[in-house]
Amino acid sequence: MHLEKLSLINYKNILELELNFSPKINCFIGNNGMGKTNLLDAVYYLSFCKSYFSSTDQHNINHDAQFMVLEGNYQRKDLEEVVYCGVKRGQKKNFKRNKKEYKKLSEHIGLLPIVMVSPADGRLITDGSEERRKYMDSVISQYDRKYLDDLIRYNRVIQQRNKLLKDFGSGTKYDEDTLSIWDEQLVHLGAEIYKKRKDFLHKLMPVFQEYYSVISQGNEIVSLEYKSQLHEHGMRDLLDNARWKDQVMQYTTVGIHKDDLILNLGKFPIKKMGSQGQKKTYLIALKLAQFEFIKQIAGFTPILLLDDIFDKLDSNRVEQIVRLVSEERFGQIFISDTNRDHLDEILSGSALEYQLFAIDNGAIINTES
Ligand SMILES: Nc1ncnc2c1ncn2[C@@H]1O[C@H](COP(=O)(O)OP(=O)(O)OP(=O)(O)O)[C@@H](O)[C@H]1O
Repeated sequence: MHLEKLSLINYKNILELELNFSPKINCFIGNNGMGKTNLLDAVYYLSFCKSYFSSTDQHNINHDAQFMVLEGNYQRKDLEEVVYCGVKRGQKKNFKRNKKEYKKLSEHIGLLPIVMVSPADGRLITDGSEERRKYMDSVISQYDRKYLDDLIRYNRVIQQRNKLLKDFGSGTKYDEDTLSIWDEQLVHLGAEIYKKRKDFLHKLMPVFQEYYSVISQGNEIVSLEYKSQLHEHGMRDLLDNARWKDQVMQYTTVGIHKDDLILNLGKFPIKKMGSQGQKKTYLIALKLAQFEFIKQIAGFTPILLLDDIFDKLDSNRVEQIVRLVSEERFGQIFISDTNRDHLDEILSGSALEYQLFAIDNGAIINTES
């Protein structure tokens, strides 16, 4: 699968732009703040119906404009797909596939699989467990539509159950029957989500370790462990045992919304023990493993977005990554860097077709192929 053409109007600092891409390597080069990441983000947007960085469209529309438009022409399984998104300030987005508007945006997720590697991924290591749950959810949702539907329903039930618990706390009569109705749904949805997260991580782990070992040249051992209350007890037991606690706390204290991932370097959390380069390597290996995983399930290659990935890495690691991404197994790649040398290394290391775009203040000032 690849993106042939991208048209943007008023997307962040990009006022108007139409670009034709190589099915292989596309490089964006330019100084800081010129719009390289915004371009990659626009490509991400067309796959996920939202920016990688901000889910509030008001932040994505150019500050001086009243609307934005993104359109992508793709080749997917030998068919052309045209994906369009238009957003007016203060209004709901209009998202279409081949001129037909989606009823639910979740129907689009997974059509155009994509993997983004960005400096912002650091929050997976530094931030709270919600980031890591979002990570699992966004990957699994790309290949399992039912997972996303179940997750949306689960979160809705949790909200309703929490409201009920809050109402009990503020004097509403305790109502066992309504609580049991919500619990019944959580038992079913929670078990489904747990099973799929567990399966995903089980399969991802060896590929991730292999990538880390290739990039670091076998010097360090990393692991990725799924942490869930459901390892020990089923969802029903968890809810039954926590009934009293939930009433006191006035929210649901157990379930898959408490899951986490333990990210280790050797025996210790990478958050505490990893250097900046090791953390970066960890995240790149994780994303490349995710790429392999989605590719296998989809049966075709996702798009790979590499935003400024070489910063903080030593030359050996850069060399390994350059070698990896130059291999045929990766399909269409979009890569951004301020440093032309990195891109030249990638381009000279492979015979793959490429397009290079020099970007300045949201506009393309030069192209090369
Ligand atoms: N809604 C918006 N309207 C106008 N400009 C915006 C908007 N959102 C972000 N920008 C601008 O986009 C620019 C950032 O672009 P981007 O992050 O793509 O830069 P970059 O080329 O990747 O830089 P770096 O090399 O530093 O990562 C900033 O100047 C920011 O002010």
